[in-house]
Amino acid sequence: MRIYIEEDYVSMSKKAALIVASQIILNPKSVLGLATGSTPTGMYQELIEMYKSKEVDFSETTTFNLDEYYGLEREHKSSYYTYMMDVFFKYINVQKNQIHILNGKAQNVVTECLAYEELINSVGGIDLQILGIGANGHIGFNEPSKKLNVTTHLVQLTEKTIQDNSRFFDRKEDVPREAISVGIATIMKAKKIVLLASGRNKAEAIMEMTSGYVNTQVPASILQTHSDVTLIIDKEAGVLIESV
Ligand SMILES: O=P(O)(O)OC[C@H]1O[C@](O)(CO)[C@@H](O)[C@@H]1O
Repeated sequence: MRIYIEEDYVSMSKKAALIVASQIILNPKSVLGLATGSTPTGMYQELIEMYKSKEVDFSETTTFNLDEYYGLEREHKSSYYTYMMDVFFKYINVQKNQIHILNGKAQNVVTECLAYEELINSVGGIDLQILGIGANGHIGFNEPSKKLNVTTHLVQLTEKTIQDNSRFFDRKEDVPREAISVGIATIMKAKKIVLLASGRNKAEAIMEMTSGYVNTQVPASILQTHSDVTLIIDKEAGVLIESV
């Protein structure tokens, strides 16, 4: 695992954007796995600037988002569909039919999950997976659990995640209790993984996921067994680990 500890959120975002842009420049048909949440927003802004200055072209790129709240329609202001459109997709030239986001209103969740897995496989899997991390060590919406070796599935959100994500909703009661998430097994099949973390509230999770031990109670710790993972974190998120 490569670990970059950056001065601040801005330099973390710039470094991540450079990695994504390089991936697309080297292979314009790349398949990206994308994350939501507050952490990758700066990276998306950097990529938008690179697109505007014609440094990168997304016209042949395919994207798969990690997760979506279960029960939220796409148009809901706090859905991850809305986030991706508002924060990134509406500013770049990715083709609409190349964007894939799980449907939080799917009638049959099992069918939705299987179809998503099949779609990912049909394009040859994820070339570059971007991840954030929850304060409890979750990746995507894969919460601490006894069993992590799962593909795309329905997740019961923990109280901690509901509390943390309530800042994106008018009231805590409005946060869905379930989500659909690409599973850890699917994430682990990505050829490259870049995980971003910013802020002191992620420091414990970062320390535990780099401890040398895999612990299903810290889902991100399994990334230590992947052959191509890059961690880009700011100083506050890295405060509990040695710089490498
Ligand atoms: O970047 P944030 O907002 O701290 O969120 C961290 C993580 O939480 C999620 O948004 C899900 O709760 C993940 O997709 C993300 O990686």
